[in-house]
Amino acid sequence: MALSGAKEDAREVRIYEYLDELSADLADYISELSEASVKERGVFAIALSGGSLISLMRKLCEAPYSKTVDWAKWYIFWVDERVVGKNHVDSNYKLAKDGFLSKVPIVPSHVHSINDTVSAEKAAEDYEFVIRQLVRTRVISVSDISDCPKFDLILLGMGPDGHIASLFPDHYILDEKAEWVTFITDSPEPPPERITFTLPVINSASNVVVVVTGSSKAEAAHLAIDDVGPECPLSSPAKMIQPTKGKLVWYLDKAAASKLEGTKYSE
Ligand SMILES: O=C1O[C@H](COP(=O)(O)O)[C@@H](O)[C@H](O)[C@H]1O
Repeated sequence: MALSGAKEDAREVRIYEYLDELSADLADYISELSEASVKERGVFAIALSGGSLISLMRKLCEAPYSKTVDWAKWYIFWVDERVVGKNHVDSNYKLAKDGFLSKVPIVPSHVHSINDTVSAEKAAEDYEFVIRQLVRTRVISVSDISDCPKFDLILLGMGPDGHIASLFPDHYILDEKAEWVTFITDSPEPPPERITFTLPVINSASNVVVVVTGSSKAEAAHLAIDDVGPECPLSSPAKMIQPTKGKLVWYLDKAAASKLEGTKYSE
């Protein structure tokens, strides 16, 4: 059984005892968002992260979603990517391809991976160019309060240090406001070279979902979700996810939610 609660600023936090249950509800929610977006705009522009998220999306590849989702209308992007070859074990593209994209009928030309043959700086520049073209043709919508792209859904994971995408605590790119896609060459976690959406782009999305599991992330989830004030020891990138107009939903398992204030899990 899941426990669901709306925090004071309309974020929603959904907590699950079992990963299978989390995965099933996540698939259901993504398919609902896809249906709504296809109905409204004719397309669904979704940006994926890497890490544990992909295996938690597994139920989307199964019935009924394998048949009911309008896969032909999906356009796939990456919120962040490691600057390695597409067949490299660290590639977020490879992870998504093996665990998700190869199992559903998404149109290959709708899959927008990064240019893996150039430097991190150039890959970020190229990726932003691709996104700008697709904003122009309205495959990706545009925010009505900034010039940022407005993805229909951005899916994030969170590391035990509170990092999301490749935005790490106390890193100067957290302050990046001008670029849509930026790069780092000094990631605290390997591989060092990565490209990432910036916070303004993440916060312009229509929907943001953060999926977090495991007790190693409980403290970071508490710092990101609860009102901790000056207790917060580091800048928490996850706490900076504050969609301007969009909806934010956290999907947590019981272990990741174990340090949340005022959230008592009940059967
Ligand atoms: O390095 C990364 O880490 C985060 C979190 O990964 P997880 O395995 O702890 O869920 C991931 O969301 C991001 O895309 C990835 O590049």
